Amino acid sequence: MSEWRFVPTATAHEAGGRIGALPAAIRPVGAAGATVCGPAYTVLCGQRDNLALHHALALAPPGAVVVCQTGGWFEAGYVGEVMVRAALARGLAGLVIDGCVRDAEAIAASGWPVFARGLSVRGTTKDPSLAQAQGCRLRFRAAGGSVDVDPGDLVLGDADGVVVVPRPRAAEVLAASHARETAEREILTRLGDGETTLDIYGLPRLGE
Ligand SMILES: O=C([O-])CC(=O)C(=O)O
Ligand SMILES: [Mg+2]
Repeated sequence: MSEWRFVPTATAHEAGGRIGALPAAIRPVGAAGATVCGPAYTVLCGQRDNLALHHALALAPPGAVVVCQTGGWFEAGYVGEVMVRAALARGLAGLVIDGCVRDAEAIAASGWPVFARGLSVRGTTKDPSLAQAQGCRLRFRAAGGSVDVDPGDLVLGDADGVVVVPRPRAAEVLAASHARETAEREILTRLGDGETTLDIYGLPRLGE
């Protein structure tokens, strides 16, 4: 997994053929500059209910990124200081949630990477009768289509957002990401030498 650590989300997204971008509303909410990288552990919560997340924090293997959907009910504080402390104690790599979290200052101070739609003070229930699941496929509705997340898929998060790379494509996308990073460094050098992006990309000129 360490070979992915310095691959930006945008690079992996492009290198894979514009894949895996989760909704742009899911952004880092903790410490500035937080990144996450690891295999997905997926969980589906009931609406306004975080019982399944409590189970996930106990069940996910160390190093996993917990990826959570909330039945489409975004505005509740599904995770906060207590649960972040629990996740840290278990060695989990981070959280990506299609909903909100709370205890923002404590999350930032913890340094644990949390990617969420935002913040909400609203409390959650812990109701075992609600529909919920561990280790299931999650489908995120994103601009231009949907993104499926299966357990074990590679999750990358940084200041730009979150990208998920299907596990069967991980080696290929990693190689393409490294090639793209090398190419972009060359482009930056050429810009420093006075070329324009029109020159470098061979873009059509005005009037052409
Ligand atoms: O307890 C909860 O439901 C969420 C929370 O605020 C915490 O984890 O601290
Ligand atoms: Mg709390």
